[in-house]
Amino acid sequence: MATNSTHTFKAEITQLLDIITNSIYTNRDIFLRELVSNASDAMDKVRFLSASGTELADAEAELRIDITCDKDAHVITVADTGIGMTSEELVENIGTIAHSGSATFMAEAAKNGTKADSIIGRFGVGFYSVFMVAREVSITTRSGQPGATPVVWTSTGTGSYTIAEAEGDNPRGTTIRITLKDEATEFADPERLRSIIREHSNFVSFPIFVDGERVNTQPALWREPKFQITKEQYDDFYTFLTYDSKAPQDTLHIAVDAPVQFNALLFVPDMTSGNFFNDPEKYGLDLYVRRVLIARRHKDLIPQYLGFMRGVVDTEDLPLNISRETLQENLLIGKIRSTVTKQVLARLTKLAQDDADAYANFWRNHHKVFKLGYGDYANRDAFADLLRFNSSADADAEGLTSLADYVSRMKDGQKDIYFISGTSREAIRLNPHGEIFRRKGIEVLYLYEPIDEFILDALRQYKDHDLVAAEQADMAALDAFADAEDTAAAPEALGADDERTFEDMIATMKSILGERVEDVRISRRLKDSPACLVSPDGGMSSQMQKMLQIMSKDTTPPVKILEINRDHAMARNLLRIFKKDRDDAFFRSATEHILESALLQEGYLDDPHALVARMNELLEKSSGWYAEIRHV
Ligand SMILES: Nc1ncnc2c1ncn2[C@@H]1O[C@H](COP(=O)(O)OP(=O)(O)OP(=O)(O)O)[C@@H](O)[C@H]1O
Repeated sequence: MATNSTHTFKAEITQLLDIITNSIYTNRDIFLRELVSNASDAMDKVRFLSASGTELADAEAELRIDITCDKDAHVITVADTGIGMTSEELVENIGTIAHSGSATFMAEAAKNGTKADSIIGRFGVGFYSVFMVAREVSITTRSGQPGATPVVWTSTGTGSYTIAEAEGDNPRGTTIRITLKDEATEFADPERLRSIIREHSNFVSFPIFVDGERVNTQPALWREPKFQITKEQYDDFYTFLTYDSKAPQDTLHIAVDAPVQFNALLFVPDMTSGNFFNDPEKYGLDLYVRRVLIARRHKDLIPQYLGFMRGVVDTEDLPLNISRETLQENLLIGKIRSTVTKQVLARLTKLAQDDADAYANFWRNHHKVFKLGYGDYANRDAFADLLRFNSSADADAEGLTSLADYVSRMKDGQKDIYFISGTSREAIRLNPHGEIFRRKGIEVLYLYEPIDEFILDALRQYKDHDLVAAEQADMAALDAFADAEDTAAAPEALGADDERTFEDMIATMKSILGERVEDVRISRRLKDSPACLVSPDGGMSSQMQKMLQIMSKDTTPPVKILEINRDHAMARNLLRIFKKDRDDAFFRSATEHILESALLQEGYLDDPHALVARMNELLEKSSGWYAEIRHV
């Protein structure tokens, strides 16, 4: 690459710089955290490459960060002995915006407009955050590749930057020289810089010096004996790791010797602060081998459903020179992952037993991710015990019930655990399939999220109890329970003749509806509703069927069994009409209407025109009858 060249920033960087330079900040300190973390990453790369035998320039150089400040000139420098950059890498790394934080940051900033300054602290926008305080920045850097030419990058953060060959014999590494803006000269103060480092960068694993004085003192906390560590140290380390200003909800520090040796320090973030940013796709734990960072957010160390956990794993059992690509196939990683999984589940189980409120808080924070665990067959029992649902036994939609709670409240002789899906508690209460359970006083779990049915379908059983959709419950088994509700209002039973005619009426309804129904039959489950649809025996629940239909983009209504409530006033009136004239037009029209209403209720009615036309016609007639009765 030609030296002494001027380049313009890519459009998205100009946009990012605009946001950074034009916001008013409450927390400019974090620019130093970003520079120190880049320096530390650059030295991690050196440690990693030299461990794997790569030849590097200045192989003997001590890995350290040196910060100096010149109070009078308003200049700060941050120097590291890391991997450095070639001029191509400078353009590539500092000129483009490939890294994680900034893209998300910009999306959030665009959403939140002027509140950019409050999210800047949460994300960190890498190197560019230096322009919160800098009037001008120069990066003098020499790559670790033997024989690389040292280069200088300079910019005022407005539109362009220049790259030139550096003068003098620069050692490997990078020095960033910041000329402070007038309103940021307060940072040219060694005490201020020390206190920022203690707050944000105390756990960096390389020594940091400010004007020659060592500042960070924390060891690799996860390697220390538990009893020596205070809660404050744990919380500080968590903040260092996540940038979350709120303490974690739980901390798990483990030391394992078999089947694989590792230490892990793991945290459950408390997301209620709103400060915690979690990208569900970017989960994982940081992997160290003998205190050397091998990979950040390594996904193979933890299953996705525990992906809300943050933390580090450090093992002695892997070779330091393991390549990042072959990590995936490594058996030891698999063993660490299964041990970590078991330990986290055991910890959550203990939390649920010891402190229901704290567990409820965990559940509200992380249930969306946690529910993905239904495919973890090896830990199915622990997973099932940690699930929570809302239930008919809860006072409101906020209540949480475990499967064990449900079982403890089962009626004598009740074998199955029942559930109903719906978008809300109100919607579920209007579902006709719930009526018999209310009447019998049998508890039903309320499933509000589509994934819930997949979970229960995958589990099939809890202890010895089948998990059964309410609509597929065995009616004979339910009938065996006495009614809990007052049934005094039940209408008179039909006489033998009427019973027979009712059977005929049902058969006629079946012939009117033809192939749109599998069958029409008298319901044993309904009390308040006139009719409902039921899946034929062995079929899947209607919610599951609907989800599969959505996935396959199929909109044909399913062919189901239509159940009629023989005790409902509407059925009794239809019987009167049917007795008088089996071909009555109103009866035929009502039959159509009953099916369409039931389909509508289940969310299957694609074309409501016929239903609306029929309703209008009926209203026209009934308003006439009503007016006559009222003598108006
Ligand atoms: N001191 C340094 N030594 C060597 N390379 C550096 C240094 N500082 C920055 N870089 C390079 O520039 C890239 C961009 O840095 P920047 O801080 O903008 O983002 P990042 O560190 O990759 O991402 P994030 O801030 O999300 O961790 C780094 O990935 C690294 O390759």
